[in-house]
Amino acid sequence: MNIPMAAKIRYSSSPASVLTSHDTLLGLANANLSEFQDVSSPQQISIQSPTPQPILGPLYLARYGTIVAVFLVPVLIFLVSAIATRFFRLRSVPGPFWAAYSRLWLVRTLASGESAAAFVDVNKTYGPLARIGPNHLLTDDPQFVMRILGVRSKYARGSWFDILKLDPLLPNLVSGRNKKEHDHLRLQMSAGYSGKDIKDLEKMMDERVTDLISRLDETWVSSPNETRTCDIARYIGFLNLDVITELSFGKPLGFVAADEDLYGYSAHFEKKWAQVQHFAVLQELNKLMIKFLEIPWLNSLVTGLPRKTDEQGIGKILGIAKETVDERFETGAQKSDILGSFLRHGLNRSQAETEIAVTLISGADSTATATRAILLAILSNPASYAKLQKEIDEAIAKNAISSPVRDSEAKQLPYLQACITEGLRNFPPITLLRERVVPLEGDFVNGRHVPAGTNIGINAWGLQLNPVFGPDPEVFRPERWLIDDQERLREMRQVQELVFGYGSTKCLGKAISAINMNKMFVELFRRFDIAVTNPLKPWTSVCYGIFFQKDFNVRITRRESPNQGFQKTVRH
Ligand code: HEM
Repeated sequence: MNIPMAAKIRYSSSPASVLTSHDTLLGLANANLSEFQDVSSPQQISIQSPTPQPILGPLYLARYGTIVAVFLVPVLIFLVSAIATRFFRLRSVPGPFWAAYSRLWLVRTLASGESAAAFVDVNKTYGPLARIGPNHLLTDDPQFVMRILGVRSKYARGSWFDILKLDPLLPNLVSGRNKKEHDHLRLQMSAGYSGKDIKDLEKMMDERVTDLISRLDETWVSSPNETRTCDIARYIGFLNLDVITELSFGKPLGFVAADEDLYGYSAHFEKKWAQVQHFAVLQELNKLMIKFLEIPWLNSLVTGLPRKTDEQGIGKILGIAKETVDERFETGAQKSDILGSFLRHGLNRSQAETEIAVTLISGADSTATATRAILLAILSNPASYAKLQKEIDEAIAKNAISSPVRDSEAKQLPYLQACITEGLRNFPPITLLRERVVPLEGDFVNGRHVPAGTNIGINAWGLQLNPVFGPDPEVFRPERWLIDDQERLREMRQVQELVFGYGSTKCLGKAISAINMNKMFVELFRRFDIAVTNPLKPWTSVCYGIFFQKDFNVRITRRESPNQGFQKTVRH
């Protein structure tokens, strides 16, 4: 029978009654279609009910009862007990109200793009140990963080780290949760990262920094009568991508030379990471995805993962990593770069492919963010800017630095070192929670019992606002590092170093990032004057645990003094 879409449905046994949706659905489900009949108006259909049976009401009720009993009651019991267990589990730890009941607070905070600042507020409001989820705590207590991350700690990386897998089925150094396997891998990779195994590390960095300075000099220098607005965030990003790809793949991918976000890599990374960060909280989704990937006939259901065959984005980089490793295996070429070191220390083919791609992800953005944040802090503090430029000029006048500057020479510039140390403290570039899990026996933190299995997140920004830094930790003030009190300096350094982690998972790329920043700042300030074009909004900086920064628009002019004249000579 053809039923017009706009037909009104009436229940004939009670023509006047208006049906609830439940009644309608159950009525339709139980009605015999032959009992439908056309009524006088074609727009109206009357549903002839079976002869009313008094028994039907109780039967329907019984059905409702069954549905409620079978489905809803267990679901309700599960929800109430899950919420109650979760709430009571960590009830002694204060935190935002809704965070005690659901992870949505955490998801919303991560999605805000301002999670680092939000976490600072949480520990400021609720104390050094605060609750940010039913089973998630957050700490900004340096002593506790060192205890968690210490070499002999029984705390382990939590399932938070699964989001750092590039290949969901293969753990890598930054994601690995098996301590023994991680320590072994770390041992195999340390020499490559430390730079010991890379013969021409500094020469390579000099070439990359010189490329960038040339690009700025040729394209972005303003004259007294005009302004060429340069988004320096973009170039700092390109420089770091070139440095890390040259270190890992043996040659730079050429972001600076192309003056373009090659393969849409950075844009793709930002878009993907904004989504992926949520899997660190909604871990069930991550586990489900991994299960799907493990079952061959289900893995095509998982879409959107980067693939080595992609022509764009992270997938393209994975493809280049694979080609690079294939070439080394096929030609037997022994190169003095990070990949060469990894292979000499026993990494197999698939490990090598993953790890060199991981180097790019862990090394490029972190150093780029640090460089941008330090640069902005210097540009915003005229007194610091003047002191730094004077220190560099005097070193040039004394012939104490080469062109480009050597790392060892830059380390002799105390104000530069103070600016870098203070800038990293003032704006730690990695604010991912990096949750560790409380061991089986549980723990006592500041007199509170914390049960086994609790996730403890690290508040990277909060740590660097510790009173050890004095009464003005929010302020960029390099002078705080230029004091004579050695004991105080030691205490401050210990906390500042947490920017790079601690213990058995401490950053392996710290030395590489230091060389890079030392060269970049000296080479920039010796030859250019730089000013932000919009002091009211100097940049856009979005935080998803790592930072995505752009529109750091500056006006660059050449300095007049002959000391700073641009030279391409590399003197070693
Ligand atoms: C200013 C720049 C950098 C900062 C602030 C930084 C920060 C960090 C932090 C906080 C961790 C600890 C992660 C954890 O808790 O498990 C880490 C680990 C790591 N970083 Fe960095 N990083 C920087 C630059 C680099 C560079 C340039 C590279 C590579 C060339 C690199 C490679 C690594 C690796 C491989 C690990 C893992 C170590 C392990 O799990 O044993 N980082 N980094």
